[in-house]
Amino acid sequence: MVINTEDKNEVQSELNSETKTEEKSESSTEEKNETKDEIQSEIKSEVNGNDKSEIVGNNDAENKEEEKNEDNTEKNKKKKGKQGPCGICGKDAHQSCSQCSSVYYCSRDCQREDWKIHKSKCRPFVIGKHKIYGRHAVANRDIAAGELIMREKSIIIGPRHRGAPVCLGCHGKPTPHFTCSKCKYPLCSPDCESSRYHQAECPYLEKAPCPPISDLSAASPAYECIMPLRCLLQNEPKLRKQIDNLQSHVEDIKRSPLDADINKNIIQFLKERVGWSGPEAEIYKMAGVLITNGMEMQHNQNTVRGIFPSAAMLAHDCVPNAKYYVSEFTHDGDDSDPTMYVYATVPISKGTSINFTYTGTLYTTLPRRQHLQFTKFFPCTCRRCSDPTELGTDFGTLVCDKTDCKGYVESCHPMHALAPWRCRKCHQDFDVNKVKMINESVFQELSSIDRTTPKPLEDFLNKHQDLLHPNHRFYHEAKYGLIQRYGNRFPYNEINKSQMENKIKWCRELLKLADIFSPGMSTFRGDLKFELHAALSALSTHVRKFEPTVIVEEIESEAKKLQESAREILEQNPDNAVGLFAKRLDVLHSQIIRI
Ligand SMILES: C[S@@+](CC[C@H](N)C(=O)[O-])C[C@H]1O[C@@H](n2cnc3c(N)ncnc32)[C@H](O)[C@@H]1O
Repeated sequence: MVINTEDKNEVQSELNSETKTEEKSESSTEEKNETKDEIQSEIKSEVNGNDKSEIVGNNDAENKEEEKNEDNTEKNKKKKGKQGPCGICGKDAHQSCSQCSSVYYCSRDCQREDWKIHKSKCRPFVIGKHKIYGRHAVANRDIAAGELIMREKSIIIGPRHRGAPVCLGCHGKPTPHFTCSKCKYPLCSPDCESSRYHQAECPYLEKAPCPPISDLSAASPAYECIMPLRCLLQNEPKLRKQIDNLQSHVEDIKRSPLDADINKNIIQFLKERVGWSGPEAEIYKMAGVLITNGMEMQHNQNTVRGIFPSAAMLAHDCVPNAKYYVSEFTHDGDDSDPTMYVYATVPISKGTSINFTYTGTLYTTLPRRQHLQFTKFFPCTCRRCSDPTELGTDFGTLVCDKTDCKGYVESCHPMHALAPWRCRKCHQDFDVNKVKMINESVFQELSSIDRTTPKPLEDFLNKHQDLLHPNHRFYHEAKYGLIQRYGNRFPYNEINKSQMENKIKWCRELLKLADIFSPGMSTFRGDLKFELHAALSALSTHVRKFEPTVIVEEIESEAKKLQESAREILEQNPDNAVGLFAKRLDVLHSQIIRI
């Protein structure tokens, strides 16, 4: 699950998570999650046993939670449901833990006695085995939209596979002035030489010291071996078992274009230069575990990669029902390992697979499936991927080039990468390579647009009508680029009324799209709601000043509601809860008072 959280300004880059992602009309948060999966009968209660992960809501208000569980257990008693042996004394018991339903108690006393042990295993999901996804997290009770599903610390972090240099001590930005006195890898300060992250690997890296790196912002192959080496050196038995237990896709990697790079910069480097004497298969396994399960995140103002073994059990879906945040800052004061929070974005009913997206929510089907196949080695078969219209959005639909036709062109079989595309009106077929060429050329054009002024992106919206459906991804991408820039790089006191109105219109359009691709309490919806509220606030201020007879109360009331709704979503990110949301509001107000 390498989910790119790097560039919040590019639509493709998150809208997963989040950057990990949402927009449906207000009512959509209540939307029922329809993607109930068929689950094979074998449901194992636990795969990872990650000590570091905690059940939702149990840590801070432990006693409160205990009381709540007890109350619910009392309710369960009345229901007379299933029964089983009491988890403490073995007597027949009719009450189960209200959070996870996986353990029975005959009395409050027994539940209380078990809580200290059970709390670390108590979660609203179990690990099941799916005939397509393999192991995956399955809700073991109904989960409400917005509920925290899990919180866990990474068990390993370090540089990205093909990233720029990071300090091997704290993972911040290294400086040209400090390198480790032994292995010569860049650090940010001499203190980092003895950091707990770097200590074990340094004697190995010393055998093949890092060559001087002139450009600390460019990707360097010298970093590709670091994370596999850190995994190999993990000798704390529980953590090592968790790593070994993860899927690695080694055979797929060996057949993939990634193999040449892995062979050279990881396998051969560790064996021949660093002198790693363990079996080659073990190195491959670690490289594969990292590719299959590694998650990218911001840490110490850098992008790094880490493994969260419980979150690694979440399957992918192109319309996810959960999101995650990795807090960049330490909130619980214990250590500097990043913490991941996984939240339900929509109601998830018992028995449903809990999933997030491993790719860009705003990629179209061809690149989305290609990306998943290339990086995670599976062909996605979700309902969005199997629908040529992408759930009625026409997000990847093109326009027929036959004279006077102007019909819309979609794939005949979206799950076959080589299938032809066909015009709905004249039924002419298009070779998929032609489709790819059109996409590639418009993509290149859009990517290279100068974004330092609004005009080039605004102009793009009036181009290519003869090629792209009006709801095509590229138009949404350009609109999202402008949404993010109006009120930021181009402050509200410097844009005109019609630009504010356009931002409002595009926010509403994107919210409709997000209702479909990223519904509920996704970060994408939270961001769009914030931007819509900001543009409405700017517009009402503008109107009050220049057209004082016009009534703006309705606009202001909508803006207020949107702000609260955005806050509810975005403050789930612990980094926002410590004040980033408030800072965003401050920036907005500082612009509005200058209108
Ligand atoms: C991070 S792992 C998830 C856990 C994994 N299923 C296991 O058994 O360890 C990612 C891998 O799960 C599988 N997977 C996840 N979501 C999938 C999906 N929607 N369709 C098919 N395979 C999926 C793929 O093999 C993918 O490379």
